[in-house]
Amino acid sequence: MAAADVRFKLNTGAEIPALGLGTWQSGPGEVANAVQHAIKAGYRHIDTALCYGNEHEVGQGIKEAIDAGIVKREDLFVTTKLWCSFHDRVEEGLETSLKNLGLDYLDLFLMHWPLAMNSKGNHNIFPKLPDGSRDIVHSHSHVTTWKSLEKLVPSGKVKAIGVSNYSVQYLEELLPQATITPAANQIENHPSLPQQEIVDFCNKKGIHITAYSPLGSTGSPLFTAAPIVEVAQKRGVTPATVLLSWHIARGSSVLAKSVTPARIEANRNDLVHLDAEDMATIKKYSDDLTANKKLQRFVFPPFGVNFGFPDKV
Ligand SMILES: NC(=O)C1=CN([C@@H]2O[C@H](COP(=O)(O)OP(=O)(O)OC[C@H]3O[C@@H](n4cnc5c(N)ncnc54)[C@H](OP(=O)(O)O)[C@@H]3O)[C@@H](O)[C@H]2O)C=CC1
Ligand SMILES: O=C[C@H](O)[C@@H](O)[C@@H](O)[C@H](O)C(=O)O
Repeated sequence: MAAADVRFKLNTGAEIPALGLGTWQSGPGEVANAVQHAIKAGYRHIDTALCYGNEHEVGQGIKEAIDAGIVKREDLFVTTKLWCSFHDRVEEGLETSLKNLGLDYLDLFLMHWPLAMNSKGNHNIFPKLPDGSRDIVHSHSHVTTWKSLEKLVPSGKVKAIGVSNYSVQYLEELLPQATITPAANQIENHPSLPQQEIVDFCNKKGIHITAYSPLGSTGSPLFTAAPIVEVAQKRGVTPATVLLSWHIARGSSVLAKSVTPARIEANRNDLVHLDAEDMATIKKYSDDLTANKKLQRFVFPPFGVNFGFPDKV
């Protein structure tokens, strides 16, 4: 099977395609085309979020692909995320996303970050306090939000629920109180931030890992990391191929964002199976960064909250 066609099983029994199209910072006027192009190129997994402000256009891209007869809705795996200012109105968050996307169900609905922002604050998405800091409701527990997410499942409007940006510490708080084990934990993950402890913990608990920012996010800074270049040269592939394929070898799905048609195609078509020697080269790079405290986390919004990430404490 081609690496691009690999699927992983979730704890619900459903399958998640190994490669998904990311859409964070995919702007208006470009993301519908990106989504449609990706589906035409064989992608079956699309990732978005309410706070990206582009669900409407993502939905348009999906609709165009379905109307053109390229896929049926049931062939696609669509993920979106509950934003922080919706933790005390979870059903409204879901209904808003479904309406934006023009869909009647999601394959996966994630809690975007395990903290609540003020739903009655001075902005619907990014409420702030007078001092400019984020308006966070520290008294609201992420476990309460999870309980509300669990209540959505019987409606059939969410085929699976999961979390994002969860550390081991947060999962240890959540799991004893959860009736439904999260199907997935979407985390920043790449050789410069391997997060082995959370990957191992989730594997043990049957929680699938989806990796975000696999290229190092905006501008793909990880393309120049020496061991990645070394493996790419040895294999005669691009650094993007190495960075994306690494996750599939680890049993994770991976999200690559692009609005550039040639890159969208390349990211899917060039995926390869990395062998043990390639994985060992990359592991040594990750281990050295860990030992020297040089791990790189590219996505760390100014919430001012301790998420229990070992590289941030
Ligand atoms: N749950 C969460 O909190 C988060 C989730 N995510 C999800 O993960 C997705 C991926 O992460 P993201 O942070 O966007 O970053 P990525 O690591 O996917 O990198 C995206 C950048 O790489 C460029 N790029 C993509 N493919 C290639 C290529 N083949 N050659 C050269 N450049 C390339 C893109 O440019 P261009 O588009 O111009 O082609 C863009 O600048 C997000 O879009 C989002 O869906 C991301 C962050 C946080
Ligand atoms: O999914 C991507 C990221 O988590 C993104 O949603 C956040 O970084 C957000 O822009 C924020 O500023 O809090």
